[in-house]
Amino acid sequence: MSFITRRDGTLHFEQVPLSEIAARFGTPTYVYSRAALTAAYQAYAAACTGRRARVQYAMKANSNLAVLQLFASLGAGFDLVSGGELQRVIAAGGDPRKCVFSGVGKSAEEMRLALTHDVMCFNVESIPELHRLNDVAAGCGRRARVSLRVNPDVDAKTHPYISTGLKGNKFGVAFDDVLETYRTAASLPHLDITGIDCHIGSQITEVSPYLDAIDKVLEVVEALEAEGIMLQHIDVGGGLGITYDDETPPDITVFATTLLDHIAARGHGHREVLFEPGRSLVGNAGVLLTRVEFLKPGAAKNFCIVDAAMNDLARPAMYEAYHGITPVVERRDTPATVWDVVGPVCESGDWLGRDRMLAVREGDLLAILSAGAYGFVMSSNYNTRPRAAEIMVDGSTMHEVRARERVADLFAGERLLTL
Ligand SMILES: Cc1ncc(COP(=O)(O)O)c(C=O)c1O
Ligand SMILES: N[C@@H](CCCC[NH3+])C(=O)O
Repeated sequence: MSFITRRDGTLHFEQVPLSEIAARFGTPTYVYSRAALTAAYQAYAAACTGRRARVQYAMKANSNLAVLQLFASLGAGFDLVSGGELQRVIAAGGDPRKCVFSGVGKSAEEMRLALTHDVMCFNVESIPELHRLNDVAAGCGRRARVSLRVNPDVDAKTHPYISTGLKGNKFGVAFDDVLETYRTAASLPHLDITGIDCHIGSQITEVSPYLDAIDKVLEVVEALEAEGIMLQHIDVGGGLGITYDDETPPDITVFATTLLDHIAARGHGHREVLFEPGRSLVGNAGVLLTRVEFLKPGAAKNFCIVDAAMNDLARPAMYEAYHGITPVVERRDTPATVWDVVGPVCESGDWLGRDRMLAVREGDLLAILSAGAYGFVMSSNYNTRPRAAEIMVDGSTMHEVRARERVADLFAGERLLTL
């Protein structure tokens, strides 16, 4: 992570000391590096160069408008899962015609919005969804381009909560029903079949589950072709993992090249391949900056209570996820001790790191690492806590890409009764 360096004991993001960001914008604050975001995108782009392949950034991972604007300027399309996400793409200057619309529960209103903006494709996940989309397209006097999301029943070998390609998951059309579902799609007058899609899970650190899933998808493509249903694109989904702790996921370019080579070797190199990465584009490009409120040593546990909490970063509470935690300014005047780093929220599940060896004192700043993906976007206002600010560092410049919420914003839409 060359964009994060320690100079004279202080952690820097590109050229900016994190302590300066805290002094100017307060804490808790998410900080992203433009250079790191760009490098991750370019790593995918390098594999796609000279091939029929493109990147649809899965914007659920981090949908800040400036992040979307940056990826759009680099040429990305987007993978959306709501009408709200489409409106974000438009607000950020992205092109809806480069978007695929995923998700198991698209409303008629969301479909209408996406059709009006001519999204590239709907990734459809069930027969009732095909019928609804056909009806909505008819009502708008349009045709909808569709791809079916196949559930290939492949074990992605990741956390059960973020595995999506197994029989028991709600996602995709069951493998055994896929051909019949394509036949239904082909019979509906306002749909055009353009592709096939699969997404087997998230934080995947091996290539083999992808190759297994692709083999099953290509089996479907070939069977459809034999019936005269031709597909132009294969969407291999997202899910590539990052290093939070000691994971060793494949390098992005190697990963994407391996998948493209595999598809070409199976005789499908003429089809366009779509990648839908989220975490691997943004996860290691961001940190959550927080300040120590109190140290509370005890007989059973030592608690380091910080001003960020589970409402700011839900991943540890939700998945027992590990995030590295490091002091922003190194201390030599305090011995390192083992601490549980916890937030102020009234839940025992409100922890950010357990059993961390830290030399820390009240008032110190800590950086919670690898927080660029599924960080701010999953934050909430639980305990009436305003959501954090977001800062994009670009060289030696700090851009406030989202101002910290104010408490008054949180209840602005609420109304008192007339008693
Ligand atoms: C359909 C789809 N595509 C892409 C992604 C992005 O996944 P990741 O952030 O793991 O790359 C997700 C989220 O898991 C998803 O549901
Ligand atoms: N939110 C999850 C990943 C889910 C991906 C979306 N399907 C995480 O924080 O790791």
